[in-house]
Amino acid sequence: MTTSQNTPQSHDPKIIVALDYADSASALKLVAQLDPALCRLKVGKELFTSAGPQFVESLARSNFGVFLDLKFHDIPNTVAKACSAASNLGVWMLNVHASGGMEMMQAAKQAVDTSASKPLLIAVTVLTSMNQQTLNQIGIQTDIATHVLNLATLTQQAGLDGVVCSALEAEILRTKLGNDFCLVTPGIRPANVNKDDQSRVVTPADALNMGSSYLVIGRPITQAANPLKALEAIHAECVS
Ligand SMILES: O=C(O)c1cc(=O)[nH]c(=O)n1[C@@H]1O[C@H](COP(=O)(O)O)[C@@H](O)[C@H]1O
Repeated sequence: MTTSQNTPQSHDPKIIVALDYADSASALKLVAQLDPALCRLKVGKELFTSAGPQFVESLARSNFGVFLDLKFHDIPNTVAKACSAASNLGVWMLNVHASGGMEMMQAAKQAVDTSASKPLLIAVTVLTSMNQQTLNQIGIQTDIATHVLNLATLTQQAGLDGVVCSALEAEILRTKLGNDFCLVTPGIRPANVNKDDQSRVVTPADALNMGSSYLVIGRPITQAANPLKALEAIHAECVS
């Protein structure tokens, strides 16, 4: 096993498998079935809260790059400190909420850039579980695509590496924000697979064609009868 995941793996797999599990044992059982040549791993709020930072650190020392998805959103000083602590775990990528604003994102970026490992820092725009109605309910009347573009533009101006968005917005963001801006897209569903609680879904191949840099995929792989086969099938769809 290699020891550092602070820079992207040289082969740069596009699939990030969401380890949405209640404990480390369940997560590791899945990880043992996956191929690091085909994917990275994402640790989110559930697994981080139950398994803790030591688990993330050990995962980050394996052959898989780790995206620590804690979506920080707080006052700038608090987010900056959280980002420093997360960077020190040796993860490949971490995230904040773009709606925390310019000052918060700049503070986060400075914290990450002054860490030893300098992971990629991205910001969540509008969650893929949300639609126009859920946006309206929280007082935002702007149409979803415009709101995503506004938040992504702010994120780029703050100096971050990219955003989390739906692949449905990837095309416009790629056009407006250029090829170097990282677009990480959850809400990915192969054709004929259950949408679960996702609203804005796109197939893996379409997402890449629309400009996604990385695809976050959970249940279509983790709940499959054979997770490795599901991963290999999605990977094959992506490279064909
Ligand atoms: O930041 C994320 O990763 C994220 C942002 C978003 O807008 N939507 C979204 O689904 N996610 C995460 O992506 C994963 C999607 O999992 P599945 O719906 O099972 O594929 C989950 O871990 C979510 O927390």
